[in-house]
Amino acid sequence: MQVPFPPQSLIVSCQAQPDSALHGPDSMARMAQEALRGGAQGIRANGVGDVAAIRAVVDVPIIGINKLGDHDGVFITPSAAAAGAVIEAGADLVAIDGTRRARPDGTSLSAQIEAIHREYGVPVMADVDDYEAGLAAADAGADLVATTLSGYTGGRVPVGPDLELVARLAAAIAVPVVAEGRIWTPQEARAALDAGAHAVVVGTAITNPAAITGLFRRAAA
Ligand SMILES: CC(=O)N[C@H](C=O)[C@@H](O)[C@H](O)[C@H](O)COP(=O)(O)O
Repeated sequence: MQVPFPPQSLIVSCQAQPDSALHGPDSMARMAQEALRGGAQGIRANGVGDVAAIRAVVDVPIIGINKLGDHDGVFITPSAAAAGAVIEAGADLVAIDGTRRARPDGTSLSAQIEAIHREYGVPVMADVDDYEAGLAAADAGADLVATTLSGYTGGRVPVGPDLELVARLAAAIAVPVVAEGRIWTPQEARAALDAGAHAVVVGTAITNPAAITGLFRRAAA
């Protein structure tokens, strides 16, 4: 299925947790507009409310996710129905959990991808945690494979973005690889593209002022 991002794209993840003063569709729509002013070529956003509000003000592709449940198991768009909700809100493609963990409704990754393709006709990005999951996700029909969950499923936590995973997957699979997770600097984004990423997704370092402030505060302390 056609991937709506040209090579070397910068996608900005606009998400704010409930404890943030920026939580909510209005703030995230403004954040997305500012990311576009800076040159973002795509937006990643969570939930029906945020996706709909962002869709109303931007015309670049939106990667929708629908985080459900707690963060212990599969929580990023865990079902085809969860994907459908954000697609109907305006997402152009969806990202889903692409790890090899059991999904809450017992379906396989390939069945979820197949259902999204059949019912909604949009590309699917698989958020994976390791190399084997990336290979399996490509085999299962994912249109893009992203390194989003590397370091978040109990294994080794890389320092910075998982460039090794980006490079290994880019050399092994035919679909575009997206570098996502812990990209904090333009140099790291560049390194991810040089490692073979088709696109990079940057979240916290652009859209989370409290986390950015904390970095400066710790440096100053
Ligand atoms: C593990 C997980 O839940 N990742 C989430 C996925 O949507 C977001 O919380 C991240 O902010 C996003 O992946 C971008 O990464 P970073 O914020 O590190 O640039």
